[in-house]
Amino acid sequence: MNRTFKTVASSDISISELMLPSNTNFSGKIHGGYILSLLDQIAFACASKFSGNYCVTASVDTVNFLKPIEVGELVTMKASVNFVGNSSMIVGIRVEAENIQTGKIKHCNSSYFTMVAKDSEGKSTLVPGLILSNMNDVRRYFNCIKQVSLKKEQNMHEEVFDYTSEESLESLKKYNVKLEL
Ligand SMILES: CC(=O)SCCNC(=O)CCNC(=O)[C@H](O)C(C)(C)COP(=O)(O)OP(=O)(O)OC[C@H]1O[C@@H](n2cnc3c(N)ncnc32)[C@H](O)[C@@H]1OP(=O)(O)O
Repeated sequence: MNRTFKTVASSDISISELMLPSNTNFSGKIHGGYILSLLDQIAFACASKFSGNYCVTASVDTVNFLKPIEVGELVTMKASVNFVGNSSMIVGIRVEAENIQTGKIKHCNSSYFTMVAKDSEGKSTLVPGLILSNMNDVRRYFNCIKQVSLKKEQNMHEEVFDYTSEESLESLKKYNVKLEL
């Protein structure tokens, strides 16, 4: 079967939204949960655009809240597919907030979502291959390879790790916990 390939740039998508007082938390900053909901929407749009299929969120791999977002700031989210497997894609999203009076822009969030493409019967389906057109695309792809293998290692570790062993329990002494078993 001939596999199609598409550029990273063909997956590019961006959304901008003015932050309203209705989305604030108790301290008057924009609620993290609201940002997460926008991130999920743009990850969905980016993955669907690239794959040409309906997509679901398989995992939210990293969400780094770097700076708080204020009411009245214009938030822009830029997403692109950084990595493809067979049916999965890792979408990287950069979030910036602009003070529209001063034009000052701050980087507020970087996130990575794993999305899976589905066919009309709801089965995971093959996505196009990725054309890496510049060294930035290559860097991001390598970072994702590392991220995927670390996740696999972590899952394997969870499967084989004996948390009940004397050695494991002893090792907890160096943490800020007290065992009262
Ligand atoms: C847009 C939205 O918000 S959708 C709502 C929220 N999301 C959902 O409801 C999704 C619910 N979950 C599911 O439908 C399923 O568990 C799926 C699609 C995520 C995975 O289904 P599975 O039957 O396990 O599929 P399968 O084993 O074939 O894996 C499919 C791909 O997903 C990847 N995958 C599965 N689970 C994960 C995970 N937790 N993290 C990262 N990748 C994953 C697999 O590695 C595989 O990748 P590949 O095809 O590129 O090799």
